[in-house]
Amino acid sequence: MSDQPLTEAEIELALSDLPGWSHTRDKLERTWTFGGHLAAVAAASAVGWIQEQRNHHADLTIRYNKLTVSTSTHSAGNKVTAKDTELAGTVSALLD
Ligand SMILES: C[C@H](O)[C@H](O)[C@H]1CNC2=NC(N)=NC(=O)C2=N1
Repeated sequence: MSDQPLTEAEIELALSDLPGWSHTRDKLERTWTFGGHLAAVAAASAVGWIQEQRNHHADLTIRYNKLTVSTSTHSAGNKVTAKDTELAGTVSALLD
């Protein structure tokens, strides 16, 4: 998969297929809210397995019952690439 940064138009197009995700500060980001803390921790663990398979690792932040997934591509100068839009779609399919 390409490590080239996506253009703003390409990111907007990708976001139309990624409900709940936003593009802020050169990252794709989405927060999920769960029934409790352990559900958020379990979700983060599942996302971790997906990330290891891809060798592409979003930042995962847990705040009690919320999990925020925030992804950019370091090797593209911390910009959004197809690796991020693909990861976002896969994480959404898992957690929604
Ligand atoms: C060497 C290895 O391919 C890189 O460090 C991988 C690992 N995980 C990564 N994760 C993210 N989010 N961006 C990267 O550029 C990246 N690169």
